Amino acid sequence: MPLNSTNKKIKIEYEEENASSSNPRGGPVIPPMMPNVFEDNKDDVKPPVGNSSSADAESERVKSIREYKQRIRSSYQPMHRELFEMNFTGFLVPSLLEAINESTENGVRRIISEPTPGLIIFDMFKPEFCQMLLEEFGNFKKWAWETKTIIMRPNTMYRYGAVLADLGMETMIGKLMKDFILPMSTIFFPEVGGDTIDSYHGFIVEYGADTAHHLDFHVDDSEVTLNVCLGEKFYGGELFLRGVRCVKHLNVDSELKEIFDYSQVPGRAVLHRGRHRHGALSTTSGHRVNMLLWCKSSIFREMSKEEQNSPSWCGVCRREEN
Ligand SMILES: O=C(O)CCC(=O)C(=O)O
Ligand SMILES: [Fe+2]
Repeated sequence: MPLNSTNKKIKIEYEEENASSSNPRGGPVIPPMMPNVFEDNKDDVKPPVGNSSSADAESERVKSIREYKQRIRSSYQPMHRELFEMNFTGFLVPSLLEAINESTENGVRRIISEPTPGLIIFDMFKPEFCQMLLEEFGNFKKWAWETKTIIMRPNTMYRYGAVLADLGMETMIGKLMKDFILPMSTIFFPEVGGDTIDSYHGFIVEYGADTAHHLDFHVDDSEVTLNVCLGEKFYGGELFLRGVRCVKHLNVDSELKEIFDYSQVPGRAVLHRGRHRHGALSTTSGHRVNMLLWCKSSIFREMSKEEQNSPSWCGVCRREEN
């Protein structure tokens, strides 16, 4: 448990401006020896703003994103076409479907647990869905390898993963967000714009011996984050949480009651504020793959520009008020 991680300067994780062979029976879904198909680390490669070469680099980048998407659209053959349409009863566990259909706050509260304030946990995906998405990701990596395509990273901190919209899953994920995540974030996180979520960035991340082991301490570029473990078999990989902070207090140490480590379970989702500081401990063996949705509210962002000084949701501001 890296308590000392709270002493490190925290990173703010940004969406990459990407805008953008599996074996179903036995054996790992993601081939452990898959050659590297992910982008190189490109931290600090951005030229200074205002420099003429920065405009050139930007237009090169936009061009390569366009080509990347075009190449996927024209040549990627999905393995599970049924993943591209949201089939609620086929994908989601009955308890979640019932709670959302009931349309009451009590119904939703019955299926969640909140082991530490602001961490909402509930069962979400059926094992069949997790398996299909893992296989689709494996298939996508295989295609990238065969076509010599470099998979674009999902965010600035992490390169082992893929953006779900790039695979063609934006409609399915959009429906999931609107019908399931929005009702929940409306109940649990209205004070950070959880009730006005209007866009999302969805992606897959992968950890294991041949990829990354852990994810550094950070906050997300989101108002509310949904994080669902898809599998497979692994040890470690706990999500560590260290309190919610506004910009001013981002690096203020955690109190004991803000420290919580959550052991990830396939099919189970966690929902938390984007400003809830967190990271992932080392996946010490096996492979772990998670699906993330960074949910955003343009209204909340607009209003935050004239932000009141002490938002109620920041652990330090709340302490200072009392
Ligand atoms: O690996 C995890 O479970 C955490 C991922 C995460 O925090 C993120 O991608 O923002
Ligand atoms: Fe995160």
